Amino acid sequence: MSQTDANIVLHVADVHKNFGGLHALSDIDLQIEEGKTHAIIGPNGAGKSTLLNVIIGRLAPSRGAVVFDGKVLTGKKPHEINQMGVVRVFQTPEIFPELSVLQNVMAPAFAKRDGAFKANIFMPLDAEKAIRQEAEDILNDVGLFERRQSHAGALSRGDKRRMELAMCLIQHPKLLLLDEPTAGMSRHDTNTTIALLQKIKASGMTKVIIEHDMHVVFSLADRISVLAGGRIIAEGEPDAVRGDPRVQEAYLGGTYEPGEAH
Ligand SMILES: Nc1ncnc2c1ncn2[C@@H]1O[C@H](COP(=O)(O)OP(=O)(O)OP(=O)(O)O)[C@@H](O)[C@H]1O
Repeated sequence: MSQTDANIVLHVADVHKNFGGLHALSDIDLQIEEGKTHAIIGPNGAGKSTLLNVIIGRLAPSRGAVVFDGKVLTGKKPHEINQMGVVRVFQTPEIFPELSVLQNVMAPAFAKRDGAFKANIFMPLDAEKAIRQEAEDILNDVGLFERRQSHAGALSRGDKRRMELAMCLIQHPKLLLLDEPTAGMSRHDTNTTIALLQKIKASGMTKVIIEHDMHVVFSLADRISVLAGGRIIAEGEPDAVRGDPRVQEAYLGGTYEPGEAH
């Protein structure tokens, strides 16, 4: 079947981003297909975070546009983009440390329902059986059900990241953006997270993942775009990208094998 506009969820169209004289992104054209996991890799300073920030509306592109689900995102505010179904898992978890794990996971569902966080949203939590049930189900999926009454601030780094993923999943994203979801994790926690993301992948959710760990990338990605110097230098299926000499060149002048974990 040929790829048509109908199954392109996100189109980053001719995007440029300059910081003063620095061209952080140039000529970026990226199409993300529905239901796929698309990885964006590249060496430090390649422009990966800048690209993610342009997609979620934290940065305005200097030129070009981002189109999601047929609608132009450029010019919209981050919370408007979030409400449209674009949900980002941050590199540093943004959580409420004093609240329980369960309350943290329920909070985004209230925010989505009510349009914004409210000062008193935690008062009627017990009454909100449906949201509570869903939060518990998701906590079960991410392996945190037993810790649901713990203070979020007391969780290990790996558990905080899992909780934050749960906070994203309860929003039913149409597009989930993951910024180094296994950064700082032990190999064991990394493998648990890979298994969890593979389970989400099986559900058909579209995902964009920025990741340095090639073990994670090659375990999850259907397609890979390689950024270097603010440009996409290669794009394709994992095996093709792995063997592309331009990609090997981009990583430390060819001495780094993109295919190894690091
Ligand atoms: N707000 C900013 N102001 C000025 N320059 C910036 C800003 N944000 C990023 N840059 C520069 O833009 C370039 C791309 O940075 P970016 O953080 O997007 O790269 P990255 O691929 O995410 O890197 P890393 O893997 O190290 O996180 C870098 O040269 C960086 O110094």
